[in-house]
Amino acid sequence: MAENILEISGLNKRYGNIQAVNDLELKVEKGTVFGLLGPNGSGKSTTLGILLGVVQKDSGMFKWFGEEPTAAQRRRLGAILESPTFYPYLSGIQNLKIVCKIKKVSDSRIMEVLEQVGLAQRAKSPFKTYSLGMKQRLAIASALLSDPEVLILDEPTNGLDPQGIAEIRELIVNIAEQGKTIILASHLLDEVQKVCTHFAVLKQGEKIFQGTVAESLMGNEGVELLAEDLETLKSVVGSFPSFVDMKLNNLGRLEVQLSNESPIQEFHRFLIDKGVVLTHLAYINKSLEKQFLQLLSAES
Ligand SMILES: Nc1ncnc2c1ncn2[C@@H]1O[C@H](COP(=O)(O)OP(=O)(O)OP(=O)(O)O)[C@@H](O)[C@H]1O
Repeated sequence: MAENILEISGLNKRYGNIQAVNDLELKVEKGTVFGLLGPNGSGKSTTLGILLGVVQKDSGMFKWFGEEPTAAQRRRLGAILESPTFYPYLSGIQNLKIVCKIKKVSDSRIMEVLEQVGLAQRAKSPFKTYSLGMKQRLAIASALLSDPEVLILDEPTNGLDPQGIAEIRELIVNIAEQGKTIILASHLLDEVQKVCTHFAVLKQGEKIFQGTVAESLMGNEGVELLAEDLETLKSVVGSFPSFVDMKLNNLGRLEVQLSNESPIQEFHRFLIDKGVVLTHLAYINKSLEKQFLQLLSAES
């Protein structure tokens, strides 16, 4: 059975009349990229703060590596909760040397972590010459200095341009492939879908879903079709026994929902038998977004 690196049970935190974390139960397996997904104010940062010992919990418990939290265990965790401040005129190496002094960790891994985040070539350039993505990569490098087993990131792509976002997502996947467990908070479904293996959805401090990304994306949500004669296509599609619904999308293609019992080949054969020649046929992939919105609205 997979080893749990983190177990949270009955965790609570209240700020005045706001229940920021509400009876939270969560397990994170070793080697996963775990996404804590939820809208703004759903308690993600508070939860990470408690797990890192910077926010006091009201009640409940959590275990890192199967044990009650201790200072020694915390050294096995690397985290970026807020963007660290780096000196603009100092290089990547010089900035990391300062981080090592503050964190009281050896500076022997500086080049290794710069290599790991793809900054080795720019190690000697001043921080102020870095792109947004490079600045965030340096932040991640600083969290990796102590060679932690778990890397914890709060909204790692916040404020980045598309290029920076792509760089950071790729880096997170690379770090995970090197065997580290990653826990990241994000309000971006797309991010969780692209980067995480497992995720939990929080709403007003409560966990309303936990599962794997792969299972959540399994299957499809119908097919997208186009034929030269759209009106004939619509009428033939509507007469297929497992037809459920259809609508024209913004690309002028027909999105068709079928009930699960018919394989797509059967549907295709039916169209051919009825003399419909398709110019386009594609699956509509499931997205987490739709499910996330359904989850949030179902719970309210
Ligand atoms: N120090 C604090 N004092 C008072 N209320 C707080 C404090 N920190 C968080 N909260 C409140 O607790 C709730 C959860 O906030 P939290 O920052 O944990 O959510 P989040 O999911 O991380 O949201 P965001 O993505 O906006 O950071 C919010 O309603 C927030 O306003």
